[in-house]
Amino acid sequence: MIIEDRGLLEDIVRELKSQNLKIVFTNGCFDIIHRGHVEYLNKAKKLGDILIVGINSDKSIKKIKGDKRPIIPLYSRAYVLDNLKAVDFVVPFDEETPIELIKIIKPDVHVKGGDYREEDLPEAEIVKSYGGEIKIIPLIEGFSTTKIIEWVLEKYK
Ligand SMILES: Nc1ncnc2c1ncn2[C@@H]1O[C@H](COP(=O)(O)OP(=O)(O)OP(=O)(O)O)[C@@H](O)[C@H]1O
Ligand SMILES: O=P(O)(O)O[C@@H]1O[C@H]([C@H](O)CO)[C@@H](O)[C@H](O)[C@@H]1O
Repeated sequence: MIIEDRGLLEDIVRELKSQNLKIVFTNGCFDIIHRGHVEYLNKAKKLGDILIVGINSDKSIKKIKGDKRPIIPLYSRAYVLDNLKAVDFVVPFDEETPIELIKIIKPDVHVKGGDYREEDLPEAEIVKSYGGEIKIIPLIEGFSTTKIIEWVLEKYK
């Protein structure tokens, strides 16, 4: 399910917590979704009962990855994520970081891939402030959206 309304997100999170379900949260741009993303999300889901994925809006990606990105518009990126077996909820966000989403969700576990260290995460402080856990999942080497773009440019130049 793609949740665009923050009030609905609050209601769903309240219901999930009332059922004592362990919530795992991650976030990303997920532009040109690849095997590394899918393996990463499968591993993230195994850390709890529910996996909520924050996905950067097109506006947000332009702020953090530059004007040429994303390649794939938000709704298509969110649709693919939402149809992965590991993913329960997808939440678009316009901000530059997932901090505001984490304030609402207060996930039991916040997950990022091995291209980050905990100390790199501006959201680490808010996660730890309520006793949440941060997990870094090792990268599946060789897969990134940037690499895919480079492969295509090389083949079609
Ligand atoms: N190969 C991979 N293995 C495991 N996790 C990954 C991999 N690639 C990305 N991730 C994780 O997936 C999430 C989304 O990352 P993102 O969309 O930036 O992927 P990316 O392929 O690194 O993109 P880009 O090349 O544009 O940086 C992040 O938490 C990131 O750590
Ligand atoms: O797909 P990316 O580039 O891994 O996703 C970014 O992750 C950032 C990370 O959580 C450190 O804060 C986040 O701030 C940014 O908004 C993207 O989601």
